[in-house]
Amino acid sequence: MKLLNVDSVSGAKDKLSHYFADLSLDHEEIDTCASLGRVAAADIISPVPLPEFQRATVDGYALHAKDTFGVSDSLPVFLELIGKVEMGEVTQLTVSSEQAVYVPTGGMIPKGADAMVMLEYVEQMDTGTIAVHRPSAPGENVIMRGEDLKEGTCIIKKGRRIKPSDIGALAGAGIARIKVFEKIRVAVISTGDEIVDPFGSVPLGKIRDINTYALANMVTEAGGIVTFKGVLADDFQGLKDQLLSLLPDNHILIISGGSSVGQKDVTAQVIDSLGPPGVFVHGVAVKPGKPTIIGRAGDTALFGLPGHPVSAIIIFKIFIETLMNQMTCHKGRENISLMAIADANIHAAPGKETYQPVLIEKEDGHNLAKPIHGKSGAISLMTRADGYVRIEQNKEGIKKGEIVQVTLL
Ligand SMILES: Nc1nc2c(c(=O)[nH]1)N[C@H]1C(S)=C(S)[C@@H](COP(=O)(O)OP(=O)(O)OC[C@H]3O[C@@H](n4cnc5c(N)ncnc54)[C@H](O)[C@@H]3O)O[C@H]1N2
Ligand code: MOO
Repeated sequence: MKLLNVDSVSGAKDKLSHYFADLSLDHEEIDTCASLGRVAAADIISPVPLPEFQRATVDGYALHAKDTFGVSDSLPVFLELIGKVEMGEVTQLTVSSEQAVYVPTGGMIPKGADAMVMLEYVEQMDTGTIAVHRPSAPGENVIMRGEDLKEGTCIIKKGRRIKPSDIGALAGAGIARIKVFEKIRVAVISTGDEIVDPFGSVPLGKIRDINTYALANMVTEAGGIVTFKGVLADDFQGLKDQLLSLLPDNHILIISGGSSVGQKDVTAQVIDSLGPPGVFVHGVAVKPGKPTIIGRAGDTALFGLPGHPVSAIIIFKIFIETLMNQMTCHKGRENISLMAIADANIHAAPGKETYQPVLIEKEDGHNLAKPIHGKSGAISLMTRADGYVRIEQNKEGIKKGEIVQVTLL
């Protein structure tokens, strides 16, 4: 019977990787400057060493470290000052033993020198002589050519979502364009005779559309592009026609509502009517979100999410974001979690993997996870939540005081 034989979350995730293993994305080359949030489609190799020449990391004097061994305030070494390095200029100077050259922070280390001593530890005796009061070790206060990054080594790994600091590193290596995965194209549809445009006047009995707006923005946040947003009635043919027109141009179609087994719940039948393999998950042992549907038609993944907004949002996180990460070889590091102390008992739904929204509060330097209770139709649950706690299927629940892992939303 429908919805009685449900998959576990891990079983459904296994099916997800199996059924969508061959879904691939095209690559495109874009300007590095416009790559924030995109996912690298191949390892990016640095064509140059970083830094490209040996540089000082302090203001001071380049010298031979061994000339300073054993020196102190009472027993300084006197070195011949043979010149200075200008910022951004190549130096032709060569430092021999018992000589020194002034170098500003970031300046080029002249040939022969193997260390920098900070100017605080140096006394200028006259224009051609300095006294050094501190010993320095070879390599001290110097960054070697290629120490940051060797030429030909990987600067950004395939599957990494590009962050601002990555764009800085790519600029530092002179890489103007990079290969990224094309954006995942996603259509978001809400179904239900009662669902209406949220921003107009709403007759009693109708419901303002929440899911389209929440889910479309989750797609954007996960790095996808929303190609279509719309509300459809609970009508088999209308939904089928719409999905057929969206199939060719989308990687993922999300349909919220109508996922259960009521008389008007047509999502599963419509997905099955689009072509093989059709629906391969209908029902997951998860709370919230039990009536979840996952299917495939041609090269498009289809998700039927429960209409209750909290369920739709949690199921997006569990399955759709997982697929989007799988398609871009991305490890999903955005799912940052933190450890917290449960501030109250958290009940688990028997036989289901439970996702409990929580609020994080700091107390005496500890993170407290405060469960936010409410029905899965209550969107305000999510507007108060900082994250959620996952309770495994066979665990009875969480006791107040237990350490829990909170996935941040
Ligand atoms: N006999 C059973 N009935 C139900 C079961 C079950 O296992 N057996 N599961 C329940 C659970 S759990 C959920 S969750 C819901 C999911 O049902 P549907 O996916 O068919 O969703 P709808 O009935 O269309 O809507 C549920 C609820 O959410 C509101 N909704 C729908 N779309 C939106 C939207 N875009 N924005 C705001 N609100 C939306 C809708 O008006 C309903 O109130 O099934 C249970 N039933
Ligand atoms: O799965 Mo329903 O989402 O529990 O309300």
